[in-house]
Amino acid sequence: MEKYILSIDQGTTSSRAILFDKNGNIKHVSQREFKQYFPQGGWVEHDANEIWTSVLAVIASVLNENNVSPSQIEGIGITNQRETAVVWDKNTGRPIYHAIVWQSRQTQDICADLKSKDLEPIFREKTGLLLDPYFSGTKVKWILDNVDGAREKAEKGDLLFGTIDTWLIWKFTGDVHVTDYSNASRTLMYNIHDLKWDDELLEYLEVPSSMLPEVKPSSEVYGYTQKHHFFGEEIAIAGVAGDQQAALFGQACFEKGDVKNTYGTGGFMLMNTGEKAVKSESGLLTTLAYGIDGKVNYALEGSIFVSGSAIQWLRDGLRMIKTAPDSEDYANRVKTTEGVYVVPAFVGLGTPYWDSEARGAIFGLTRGTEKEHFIRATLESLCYQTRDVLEAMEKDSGIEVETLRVDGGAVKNNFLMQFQADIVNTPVERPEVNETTALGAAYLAGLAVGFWKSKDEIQQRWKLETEFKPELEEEEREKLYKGWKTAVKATQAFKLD
Ligand SMILES: Nc1ncnc2c1ncn2[C@@H]1O[C@H](COP(=O)(O)OP(=O)(O)O)[C@@H](O)[C@H]1O
Ligand SMILES: O=P(O)(O)OC[C@H](O)CO
Repeated sequence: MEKYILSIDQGTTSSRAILFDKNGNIKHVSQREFKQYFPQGGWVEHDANEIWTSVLAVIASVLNENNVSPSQIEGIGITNQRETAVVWDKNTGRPIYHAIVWQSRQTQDICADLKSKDLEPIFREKTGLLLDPYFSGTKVKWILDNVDGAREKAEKGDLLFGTIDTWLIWKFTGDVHVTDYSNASRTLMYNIHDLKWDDELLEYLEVPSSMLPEVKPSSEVYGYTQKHHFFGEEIAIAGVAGDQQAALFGQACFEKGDVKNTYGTGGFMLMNTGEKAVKSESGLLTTLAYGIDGKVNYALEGSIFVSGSAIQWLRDGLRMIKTAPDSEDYANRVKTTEGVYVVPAFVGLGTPYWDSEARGAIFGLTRGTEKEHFIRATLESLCYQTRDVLEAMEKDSGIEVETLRVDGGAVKNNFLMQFQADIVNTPVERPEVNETTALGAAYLAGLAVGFWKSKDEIQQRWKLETEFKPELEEEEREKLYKGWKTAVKATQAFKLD
């Protein structure tokens, strides 16, 4: 019977279960969307129990619909939306509040307070991150400050914190409370140089250390699924990485200077910087890429909060398109946006602006503006944001990016990929396996259980599907980009009290 690695990709809008065979090919996929909660402007929350049941449901359907028996699974890899914080009672197993999602802005005041005490440089130095609501630490503090009795319980040692990987492992195993380096490095509480939870930062955030999971390498056996959750089988959970780091691994970006760019709900560019943590002067994050074979690799990261979700907004919010892929056809119906720019700063701006108060804006409308221009401008905004990040990346690393390996849901859009190549003047490479996030987690798990032998073997499997070559003249490219910069500046200038 054929053997597989099961990869669980728990993303911001959906959970996926994917079975990979020995050749690293996708054999079967099951996906389920779950509810997004927006309790107030700029807040985004999930129900952690619904996330858990969505994961169980996709596993059940990927096995049942394809007649795969659990005994054919050699190991499980988990990759997850990062930073999203869950706090649960370890005695009842119940979350005490919704999971606060990475995009959520509800800890803006906590960040402002910490900044006013001049603490940002210490957080930046130790964690490689910034004092932005994006990261988990202030979300945990918010839950402890705002849920009745939570702080008392936390101090008694009754509450546990986890990012989604930790929550899922705890649910699968019943008692294992762990995370991996890549996820820990997104919490604002983990010292990425000492590889330890940092007591000083925990004090500033008022988070008891008893809540924190044990931090482990990204590729090893963390525990086994309880039989009743897994159709009678105890299966090794053997690989964990935050989704962006998993995509870096799945794209076989193992060498210093290798870069990948993902277009999912958000957009994330990561450059592997090897065993060295590189500091950024341009608003990039320094983060842990993965830990394997007794070593850790670091990465520089540019984070864009709204990427593919801008297309979801066209679909669900504005009802301009029926499906996300329809956006390509509309964009191709016009030659340019005729000066229209959409800045999708719905939850503020990440790299390189880090402006948590900015909100979305549209510029350049005329009586002649049509839906097609609007849709095209929204797609183009994903590419302009990527150029902002790429410029910062090249500056801080001192490395010129020669090709951009891409992945994520939106890369199927050929218009988007061609415009991306044009606006960054760099070839864009789309691989055969687009599910590189899930593939990365599968590789990490497969290496731990001997399903695959080495990173070299993985490197050889990476295959190009399409290369998009830059075609735009320099003058036109720079004119378009200049318009974008002007639009961002105007967006940042607009702030309501
Ligand atoms: N053909 C397309 N063109 C543009 N955007 C797309 C297309 N297909 C999917 N998307 C966008 O990609 C995102 C889904 O990507 P995915 O990698 O599955 O996200 P996540 O892992 O964050 O849930 C959605 O926001 C969707 O709007
Ligand atoms: O759900 P995605 O794929 O957009 O990823 C979310 C990121 O991990 C947030 O940092």
